[in-house]
Amino acid sequence: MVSIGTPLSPTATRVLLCGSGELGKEVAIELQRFGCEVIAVDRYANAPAMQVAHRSHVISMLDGAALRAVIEQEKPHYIVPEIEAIATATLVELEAEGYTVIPTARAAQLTMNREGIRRLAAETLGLPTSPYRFADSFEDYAAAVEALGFPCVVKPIMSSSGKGQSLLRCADDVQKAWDYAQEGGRAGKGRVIVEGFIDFDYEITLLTVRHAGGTTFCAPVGHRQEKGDYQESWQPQPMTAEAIAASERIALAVTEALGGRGLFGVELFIKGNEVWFSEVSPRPHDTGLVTLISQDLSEFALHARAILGLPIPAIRQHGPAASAVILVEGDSTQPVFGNLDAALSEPDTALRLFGKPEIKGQRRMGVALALDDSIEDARAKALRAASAVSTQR
Ligand SMILES: Nc1ncnc2c1ncn2[C@@H]1O[C@H](COP(=O)(O)OP(=O)(O)OP(=O)(O)O)[C@@H](O)[C@H]1O
Ligand SMILES: NCC(=O)N[C@@H]1O[C@H](COP(=O)([O-])[O-])[C@@H](O)[C@H]1O
Ligand SMILES: [Mg+2]
Repeated sequence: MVSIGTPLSPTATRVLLCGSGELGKEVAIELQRFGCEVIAVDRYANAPAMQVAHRSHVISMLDGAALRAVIEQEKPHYIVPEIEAIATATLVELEAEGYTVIPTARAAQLTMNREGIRRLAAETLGLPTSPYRFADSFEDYAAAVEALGFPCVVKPIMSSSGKGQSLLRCADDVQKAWDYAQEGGRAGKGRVIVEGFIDFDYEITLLTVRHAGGTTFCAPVGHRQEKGDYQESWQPQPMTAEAIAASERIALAVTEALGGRGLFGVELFIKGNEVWFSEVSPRPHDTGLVTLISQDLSEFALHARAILGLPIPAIRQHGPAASAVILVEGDSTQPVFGNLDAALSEPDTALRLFGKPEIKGQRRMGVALALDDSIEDARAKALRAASAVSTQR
């Protein structure tokens, strides 16, 4: 029997988000709708989820002592990682002391480091992945590139949204890809993964939710990435019955191995009926923002239900849907988004502006969403809405 108390009272169900970006903001809203007490944590003030939480803390989440201090002060019933830059060893300790980490502290730890999840998937579970090697020095890296051949992809073992990632096409790319990987890693210089390039037909995120009643898959989300960062996503991605069955088998194996309750974004590459595992987020996925318009229960609502132990008897998909990101380039602490009336002038469109307090360089500041009669039309409509938004920096 699941029960939820009164926020800001001794009976409150307290949920602490480690990371407060756009994905956490939607999770916070879903938890608020159930009357949970939401505490948002991130490395900077006024992060998106902080703006819709009961209270917030600004700390370096990579600092284990600082993270422990906040958690011991707040005593959350659920600790919900939202980003990959967290002192996950501290989460493992806190879990052993009786705290609940979503989905599990081990899942957060294994997926924070590309080596952990890649070795689990390829070596322990025997799932198909790109060929790969790890390297700590330029010499080992150059040898890895030599062994895997061109084209190949290099990534810092700790990074996300394509930061520090390069596609190497020829020997001329080797040095600059190394230099970029050394700059782009979240926890500074160090180890990289070199992956053989998979020449896929398309890639998907299979949103998979482990909840009190079992495991449920959403319709596959197709997406387009540029330099490792998502630009557009759509649902449902058309797939053969064989490819969808293979995708669900892989997603089931990975999410069972990680355990716990929550929503996972399983990233897969597909060519014909062949499927490769790429990586997995043990939390809502950026490409899954499309579910804000494409499903009755978005990936964020599903995460909230799974966390709280509530049932998910069905997920209703509303037909062809798409999302397109609003990326802004510049330097500002007070950007203004204009032309919004035009952006929302077509039927079956929606917009999220994340409210991020600063732009330095390029940053994802919002997303446009659309429904239409076909994937092509939905994508075109979402792109029209996103590009209609003007920004004054
Ligand atoms: N081995 C590969 N072969 C072909 N394409 C790849 C390979 N690795 C990565 N990519 C491309 O780069 C994209 C980003 O890679 P990946 O998901 O590993 O990066 P990331 O930094 O973890 O991104 P995010 O945090 O947004 O998931 C993939 O979605 C895919 O389009
Ligand atoms: N691919 C991972 C991803 O999309 N993560 C999302 O982006 C935020 C960081 O944004 P920022 O870099 O603009 O602060 C994270 O907090 C999370 O919501
Ligand atoms: Mg990815």
